[in-house]
Amino acid sequence: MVAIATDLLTKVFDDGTVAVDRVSLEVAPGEFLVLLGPTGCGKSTILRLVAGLEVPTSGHVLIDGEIVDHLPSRERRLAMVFQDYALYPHLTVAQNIGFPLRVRHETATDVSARVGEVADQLGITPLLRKLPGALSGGERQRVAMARAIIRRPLGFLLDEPLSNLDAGLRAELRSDVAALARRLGVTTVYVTHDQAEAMTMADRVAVLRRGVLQQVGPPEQVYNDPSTLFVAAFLGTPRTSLLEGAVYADGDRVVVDLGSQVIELPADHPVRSRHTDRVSVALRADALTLAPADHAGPVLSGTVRQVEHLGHEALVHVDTGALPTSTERSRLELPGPQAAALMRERPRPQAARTEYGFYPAYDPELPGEPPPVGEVVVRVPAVGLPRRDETLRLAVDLDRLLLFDRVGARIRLAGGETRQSQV
Ligand SMILES: Nc1ncnc2c1ncn2[C@@H]1O[C@H](COP(=O)(O)OP(=O)(O)OP(=O)(O)O)[C@@H](O)[C@H]1O
Repeated sequence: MVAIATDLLTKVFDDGTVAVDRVSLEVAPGEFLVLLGPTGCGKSTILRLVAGLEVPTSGHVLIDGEIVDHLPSRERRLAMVFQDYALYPHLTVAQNIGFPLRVRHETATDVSARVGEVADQLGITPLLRKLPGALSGGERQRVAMARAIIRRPLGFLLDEPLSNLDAGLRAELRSDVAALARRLGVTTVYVTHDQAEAMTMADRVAVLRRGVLQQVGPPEQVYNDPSTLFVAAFLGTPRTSLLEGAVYADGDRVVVDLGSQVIELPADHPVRSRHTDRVSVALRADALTLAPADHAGPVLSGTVRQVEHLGHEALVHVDTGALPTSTERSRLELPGPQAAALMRERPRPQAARTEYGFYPAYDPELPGEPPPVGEVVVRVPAVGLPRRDETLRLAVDLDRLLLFDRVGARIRLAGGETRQSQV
């Protein structure tokens, strides 16, 4: 088992695209690390740099603490599996699996013994005489894994290996692939844009955006305690709701002012030190519940726009009258001075809709667009569902109310942090 690491790894392509921007990551021996992010964020490029298929513009790749920048791909002893599997169509499954050994001129007996061994490990012995064309997607995927492990690699680099499969099979193979990597004890870097895949498979998840590493941690930590607005927005099903707000602290009141309404916070809430700060509020469905009539804590109210039936429960989309925050406004991936300049450029609040006068109206940023809808989503049991246009009061779980500053960095509240980490 080896550790795989990158140190300030950067890749700028000839056309000027900064695909990977100073990424430093450490994957412990035997660890299953998932690189997660939207399309084009640089996941595959990082994998290719680690594999030695691309040359870094700057920074290093390390295997077991040794810089391997000078080593050609084949000497890094890392096995890569791509989403298209790249099986040779005219070779049988057995020949495909044994191929990496045959090119190293190992004897036919050795190759055959080892093919039998890995086919057994992956439960594909009955397929050995078939051609890839006669296999299902899941079977092809297993053959590709078998071919990857036959050389006893020190690490696995898997690039969306399940993306060509249907949803049911993906879910099944997810656990197979993770279990296989763990059984073999092979250090694995797994690339996906699918948050469910990342959450179920990973020991740790590394979230990337535009080539910049946003956060690394165990799945539940990254989900519950996101460092950036982008991470909060990217992880969450249904989609995390993002609203514009401003903090107002007045005597014994502390509120987050959303313009259309305020979220009342306890008077001693640590955010009171942020008086007048503009914030982005991230609310996942699990932060909200239907408020009982006698509910005394913080609430959001709004009008039902849509009810999505999911069988045992429903998702209710509620228009709060607030303004949505776009993750595009999270500028954290920009270097410091640029982010600061953007903050200065952003318009001051123009109009006050509440008595507090700090309503962040960004209308100048939205010329000609229809008014955006500040929607939140709440899960409700499938009985007695609310109707469209009905007004709902939603209880806000303060432990799950996530606040971000103007550049999208999490506002970590002294004293409030314990609340977050208990979630
Ligand atoms: N050879 C290349 N020349 C120029 N730009 C490239 C090249 N390869 C990738 N890019 C760009 O680098 C960025 C990162 O690409 P990369 O393939 O690593 O993203 P990704 O996160 O793996 O995306 P996906 O999930 O769609 O595979 C993208 O903007 C892409 O267009």
